[in-house]
Amino acid sequence: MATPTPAPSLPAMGDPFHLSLLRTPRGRFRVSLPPGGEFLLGTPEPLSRPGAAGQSFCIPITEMVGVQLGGSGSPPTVEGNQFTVFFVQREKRQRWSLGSLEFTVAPGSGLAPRWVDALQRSIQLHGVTRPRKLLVFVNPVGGRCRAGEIYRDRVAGLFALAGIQTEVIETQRPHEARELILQQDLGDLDGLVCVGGDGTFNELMHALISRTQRKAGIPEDNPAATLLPPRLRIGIIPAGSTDCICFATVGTNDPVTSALHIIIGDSQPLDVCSVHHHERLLRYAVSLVGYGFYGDVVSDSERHRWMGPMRYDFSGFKAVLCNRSYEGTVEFLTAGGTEANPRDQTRCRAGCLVCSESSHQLLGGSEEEKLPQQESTGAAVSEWQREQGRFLAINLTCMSSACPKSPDGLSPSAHLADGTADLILVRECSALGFLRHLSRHMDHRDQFDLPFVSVHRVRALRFTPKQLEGSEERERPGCRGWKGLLRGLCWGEQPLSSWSCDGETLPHADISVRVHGQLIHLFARGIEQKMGLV
Ligand SMILES: Nc1ncnc2c1ncn2[C@@H]1O[C@H](COP(=O)(O)OP(=O)(O)OP(=O)(O)O)[C@@H](O)[C@H]1O
Repeated sequence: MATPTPAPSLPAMGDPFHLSLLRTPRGRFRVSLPPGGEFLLGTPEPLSRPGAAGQSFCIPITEMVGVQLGGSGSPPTVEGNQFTVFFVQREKRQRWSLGSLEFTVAPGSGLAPRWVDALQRSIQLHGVTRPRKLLVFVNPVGGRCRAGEIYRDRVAGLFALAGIQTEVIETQRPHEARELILQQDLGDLDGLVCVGGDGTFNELMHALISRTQRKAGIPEDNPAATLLPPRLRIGIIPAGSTDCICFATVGTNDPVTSALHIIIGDSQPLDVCSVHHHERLLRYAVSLVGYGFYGDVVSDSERHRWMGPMRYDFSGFKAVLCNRSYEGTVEFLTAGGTEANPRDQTRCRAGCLVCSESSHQLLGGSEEEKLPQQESTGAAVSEWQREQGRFLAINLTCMSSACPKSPDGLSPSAHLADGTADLILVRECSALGFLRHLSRHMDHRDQFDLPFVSVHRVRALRFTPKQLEGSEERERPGCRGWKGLLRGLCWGEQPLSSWSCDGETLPHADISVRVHGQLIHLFARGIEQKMGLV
């Protein structure tokens, strides 16, 4: 039997070394690492700074990025009587930056290396979820084609400072990351990092989930299969066009903030949708699975990649003018068993109670097993419902799908990890009506409070376009006048839209979707509530 590695021990209480008088650029401080080693505390030395009380500092060890001998420069100035602590510093609007504090010890005291050693041991002790080795995929063509530069200039140095070992792969073509993840030995890794947009993240996530199922012998093509969560977490360094998944899980699209969440080992569970066409898995998705408007926008925007992120505005504008709707049948399994609903005005934030309560339920078995229990407790029961007709948009999202243009997102009260998704049905309406719905995504008004919009919290979805129901009925004849002209300019008549799935277009219109609660984990913690002073 292997002997367990002893946990790094902390110095005994009363060790004078953990209470030192140290000089910093802000003055002299009584600096201590109290027993337990969870915080580095500093109180101004009263004799040296009269009236300086209140400028104390407290750095949680869990938010310490690293500690090094010498000054804060890179490479550090090797001063035997100096050491520097690097930590997470909160800025405005969910942004984090790298803070640093230089300490100078009394010359000849030998205290600097001892402080460095003690702090590093504390980081090790309290940072068990921190990654030590990461595989980083950089997509050089995502967004404004700046992923390589972003990683090199803003992230690589932070990982090095935190002592994280990295292997960096710049992808040369689509699906390269997928192939590597499926084939390579990932045994010694703690996580994957995606430097790119939602499409790159989706590719990594899909490959990681597939790899886990293949190894466990779970048939992914079976829509009813219970999937196994991968061991590795995924970090997202935003470098795409919209970066909605990063924004909705961190609250900002900033490479440094994301890198710091990775370094301190944050962990955020995420629900994942599996999308099947009959008995074949097409894709996994965490953000938008959309048919109609968003499906058309994404597939059209692919033809205009040269425009960069502007392509979405261009294709969106066209799609609004065309005002196309598509006929079909939507069937959905309502969430049941939960008080929360898409219009309850709550927001999923770090430490969300709805998500943590759901994690107990999610551990409790399959939907079928849970139904009788829900009935006995009087909670709403999951049931299949059906809506038929012409839809301008069918949107399913496992998260708010917020992005900088729509900070509340497609479904502002959606939860990241409650085992459900929000289904938004926009029925055929005028272009003006649809514009009203769209504009409400940007001005905090209720986008669901319109007669042609409905929203449901669901666990599964099926969609069958009218054309694939074997009906003889044809697409309505083209409209005359300016409407018909616009339609001609846009795409001509097309009976089917396509589904877009985390920004990638799917090849089939009749699909089934199932939500898998907390199937993956990100290096994130959800959006933090505004922090008050303690
Ligand atoms: N070297 C490459 N050449 C071409 N395509 C690539 C390459 N590397 C990766 N890809 C593909 O590029 C696609 C799009 O990338 P990504 O989604 O990251 O950027 P984006 O579309 O600009 O951002 P977003 O999805 O946030 O709007 C991904 O599906 C990925 O498979």
